[in-house]
Amino acid sequence: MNLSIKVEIKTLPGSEGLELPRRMSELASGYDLYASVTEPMTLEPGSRALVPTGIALAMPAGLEAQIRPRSGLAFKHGITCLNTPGTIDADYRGEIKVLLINLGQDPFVINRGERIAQMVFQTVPDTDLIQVEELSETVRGAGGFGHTGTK
Ligand SMILES: O=c1ccn([C@H]2C[C@H](O)[C@@H](COP(=O)(O)OP(=O)(O)OP(=O)(O)O)O2)c(=O)[nH]1
Ligand SMILES: [Mg+2]
Repeated sequence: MNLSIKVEIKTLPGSEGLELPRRMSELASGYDLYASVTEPMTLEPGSRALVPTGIALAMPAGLEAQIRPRSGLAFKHGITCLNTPGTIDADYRGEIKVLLINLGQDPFVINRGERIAQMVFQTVPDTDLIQVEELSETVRGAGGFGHTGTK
């Protein structure tokens, strides 16, 4: 598969000297996002913060970007995205920000230029909600929430 979609990116004031988001290996799904903080930011255990990335995007209709945690930060420090996956709408032109939360036991310092999360592009189909009186039947029906058991 060789599908390439152009996404416009703009760097914002305050992001001088930071790298553009990039994929760290040839086939990586996510573009790592860099913290565009001016001063180191300390996240105390249990606290959350909106971290600027210094970038804004314009992607074509039918695309969204998801902001996802980095597993290394989650595993080593308990740092994750509170609203994971964060949704970046195709019509959003503001700065992309990352809502981090510290679920670890120690304060975590976010330094300028640190890779704090990753951004994955996804297609979003064009859909219409059609209101009906009855839904089509399925074997599952309304069963859910563990309905099929654990084994
Ligand atoms: O992790 C995130 C999530 C969202 N956004 C930006 C882009 C997105 O398009 C916009 C709105 O996000 P969302 O729809 O999740 O938030 P909301 O609470 O529904 O706000 P709104 O009423 O503005 O849609 O905020 C981010 O920068 N980072
Ligand atoms: Mg919304």
